[in-house]
Amino acid sequence: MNLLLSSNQHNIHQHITITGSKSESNRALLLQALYPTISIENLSNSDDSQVMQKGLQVHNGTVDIHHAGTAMRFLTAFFATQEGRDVVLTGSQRMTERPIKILVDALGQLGADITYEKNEGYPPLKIKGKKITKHQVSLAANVSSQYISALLLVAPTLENGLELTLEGKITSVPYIKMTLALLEEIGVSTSFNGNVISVNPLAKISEKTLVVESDWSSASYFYSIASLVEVGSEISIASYKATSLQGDSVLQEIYKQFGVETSFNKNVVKLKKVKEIPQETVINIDLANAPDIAQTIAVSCFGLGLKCELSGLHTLKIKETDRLEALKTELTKLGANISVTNKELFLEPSEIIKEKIAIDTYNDHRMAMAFAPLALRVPIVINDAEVVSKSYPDFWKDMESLKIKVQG
Ligand SMILES: O=C(O)C1=C[C@@H](OP(=O)(O)O)[C@@H](O)[C@H](O)C1
Ligand SMILES: C=C(OP(=O)(O)O)C(=O)O
Repeated sequence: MNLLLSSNQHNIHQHITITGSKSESNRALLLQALYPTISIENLSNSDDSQVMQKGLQVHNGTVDIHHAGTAMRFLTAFFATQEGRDVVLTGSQRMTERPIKILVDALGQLGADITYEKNEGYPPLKIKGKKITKHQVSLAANVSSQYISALLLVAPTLENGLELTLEGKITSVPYIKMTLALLEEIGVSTSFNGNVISVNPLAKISEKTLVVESDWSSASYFYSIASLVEVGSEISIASYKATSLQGDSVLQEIYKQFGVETSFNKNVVKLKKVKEIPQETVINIDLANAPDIAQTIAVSCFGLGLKCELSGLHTLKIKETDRLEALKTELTKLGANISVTNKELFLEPSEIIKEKIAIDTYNDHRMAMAFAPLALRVPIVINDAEVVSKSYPDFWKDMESLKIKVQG
């Protein structure tokens, strides 16, 4: 499905309710499988949470998690520590190219039985669940925090808990803290000092409701829209918490540089465009702690004609697609002067945006959603627009409610 987006709106006043965070949801689902007295509210309706839910129910056979990185990594640790279960865990073609050796080796150090079905270091994995009694493990922390979160989530069910020693510069740190915060919320005792994380065992918990906050990464597209419309425009989004577990809530700070101010009224966040940004503004941000909003920010800068220097992007090459190359290719099609390294992106200020360019999305929901706000500047085509369902199935419906014309 290719969509043509266009808009003659410059002043927007609209309210949107965004689905639950897929990161929080997939952690909550795994914890619920381990501690069935947990109930979950505001669960994400994303594909990634659906495949997680289905996967957790399998005892023997093949589990296909499609494009869901968190499901792949979290379920690897889950099945490896579930005695009696025997599964092959696989995913989309892209998932078989996303590395998992660091996690498999760490679980191997603990005594798990995991083998590679095809290429060493990559899914699919054959996993025979075992009782794990060892409790100390070291692993590299500079490639993906999901390996660490995966181990932490199963840690309280291990007889002796877990002590993780993290090697190298820790990346995507807020996601590790989110995992620890959710463990604490259900009563697990944890500590994170320097490069060592400890989790104590916990046999069972009493009834507990986990209320998932709506997704801040999804909110980024509305920040981008708010930055591109007239001063005075307002978009309100629900349902958020003033103290978020999600690192992408840093959007509140970041978008001040784009003239967008954030305020809270209970669980509703109001994004208001309060001022125009001078053309000489340079946006310079290290996104090592918030990699999922890199595409949004790069496109906002392009739409506003601002110079942009983004760093800390070393994880982008192993996500749904090589996001650095994808951004370079697609922004260049629109007329941008952009260069990338393995961990940085540099965009020169540009005065024009080419019209009716068809943006390829590379099976990456964030490519589709990050480019959509440009419809406020020029008509734009988003190819394979259904990809958004990985995290935000209602995205196009919500774009229409902002009076952006969406034509199939
Ligand atoms: O733990 C999580 O829920 C996530 C961690 C991040 O991945 P990396 O740690 O691989 O950067 C992020 O990009 C992903 O969308 C979700
Ligand atoms: C990187 C992402 O997801 P995952 O790694 O869980 O596939 C994402 O949603 O941007």
